[in-house]
Amino acid sequence: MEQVEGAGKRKAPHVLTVAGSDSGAGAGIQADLKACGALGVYCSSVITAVTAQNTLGVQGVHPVPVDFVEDQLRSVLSDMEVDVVKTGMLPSVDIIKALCDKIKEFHVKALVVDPVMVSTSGDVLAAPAILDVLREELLPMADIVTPNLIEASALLGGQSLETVADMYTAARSIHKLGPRNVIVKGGHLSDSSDAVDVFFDGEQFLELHGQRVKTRNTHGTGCTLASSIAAELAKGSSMPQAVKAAKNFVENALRYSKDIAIGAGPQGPFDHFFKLNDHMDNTSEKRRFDPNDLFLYAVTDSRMNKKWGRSITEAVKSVIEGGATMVQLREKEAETREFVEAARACVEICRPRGVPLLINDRVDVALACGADGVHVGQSDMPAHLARSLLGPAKIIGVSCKTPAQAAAAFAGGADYVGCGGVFPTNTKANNVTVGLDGLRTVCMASELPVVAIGGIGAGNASSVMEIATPTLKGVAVVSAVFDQESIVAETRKLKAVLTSAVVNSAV
Ligand SMILES: Cc1ncc(COP(=O)(O)OP(=O)(O)O)c(N)n1
Ligand SMILES: Cc1ncsc1CCOP(=O)(O)O
Ligand SMILES: [Mg+2]
Repeated sequence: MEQVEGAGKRKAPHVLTVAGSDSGAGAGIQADLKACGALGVYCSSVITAVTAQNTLGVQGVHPVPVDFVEDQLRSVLSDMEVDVVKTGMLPSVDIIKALCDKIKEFHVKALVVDPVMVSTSGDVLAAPAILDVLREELLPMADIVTPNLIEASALLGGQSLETVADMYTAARSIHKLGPRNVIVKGGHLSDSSDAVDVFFDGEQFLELHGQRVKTRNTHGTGCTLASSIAAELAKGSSMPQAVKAAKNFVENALRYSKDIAIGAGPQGPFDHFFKLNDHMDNTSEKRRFDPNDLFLYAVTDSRMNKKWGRSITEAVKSVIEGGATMVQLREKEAETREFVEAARACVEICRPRGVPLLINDRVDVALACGADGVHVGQSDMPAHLARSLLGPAKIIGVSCKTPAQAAAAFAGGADYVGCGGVFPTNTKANNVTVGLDGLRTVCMASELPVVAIGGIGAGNASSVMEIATPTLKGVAVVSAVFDQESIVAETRKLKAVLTSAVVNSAV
């Protein structure tokens, strides 16, 4: 934010949205307000029409009289130092003309035009009669126009657009109408897993690829993309930066909201405040970490998976089928991108099965894939920093060999301690063993629940559990479950040993 006159005053980046109200709040003005809010930008609103709509479609449209649209525009633009104007539903020629006049009268840094014509439900929101004035008056003033394939086709007189090559042609043709930049959105293109948009600045094309999120909750994506571009421009981004950030924001919001259930119709809204809500989950009634989940904690190893010819997802599925209560991805050799993709796939496996998934060492990967937390060692990121990056809801485990380390983990906001190597292991090089005595010492001193690790399997798990201090909650294992022909069978065997050890120490 820029400093403005007077000590301590800052100018807030400001987007004005000129669009229709969606009573269901998935699209239109409501989507724009939410997107800008989520991106840290102030958003004022001029309402051009009031619509009655929900997840089934549009039940009614009530345009606001042009004089009153003008009044709203004047009120905001004359007083509030708008940086960027973003337009959505503009239901009449007169409203478009009034808007053009006001933009000429009051200076703004940029104009983002989302040429809304038909809702995602297929309902008409602006008559074809607006096309001429849109093309001739508004688009030449625009810094960017953001049509989807249907809108691009309408702007080009009904030209059919079916391929990415067509999108290039359309972007070039629309650019000739006068906007400085064009992004043709390929959302309607096909069922491919890639969501491709084509950006053109008059000289260069940019293909923007994203992952198509499979969800019914896509109502308002067009409005959100355009208002997010406006928000990023208001914050000072360049156009390509703004477009990329906006696409990223929409994709993340869709991914976060894909299972939200609102309304009975075919198209639901999504949650623009996913970042905020991710943190709010932490403070909700739900318990975020159950120490009993440490009971049979399976830690993956890519070399073992390679040796046995399995993918990480197959290994994770099998270990959960065998009864693992928590999973950690410990992929020391994976490249970041490969790790994030594998971790996302594992989140999809673990979450519906109610098994927490943690990432070894990599706080960034945990954030990127939406894992339940991280496990860090004494030479990894300190717990307090991991906590400040991950927020209160995520699970953080810390490796500790001594009571002092366990006390520091507690002070740093960790949730559990991983203590070991208890026994010698081939899985981790140069790991000093603490033995059962060292484990007992840490367990006695620790304020946090403890999981034992290192050289543990069905043959010696009882001796570990027999320590029987209240803080010892289970064992973490790698080779005992993953360096095995049958992950399911070996996990079941270990679980049976652990269960009877607990039962025996209780009697
Ligand atoms: C449950 C659990 N405990 C300890 C470790 C070891 O973590 P760290 O000390 O960071 O060593 P690396 O696993 O990173 O080699 C663990 N991964 N899990
Ligand atoms: C990651 C780690 N940290 C301490 S020992 C160890 C390896 C445990 O592997 P295994 O269960 O195969 O002995
Ligand atoms: Mg580590």
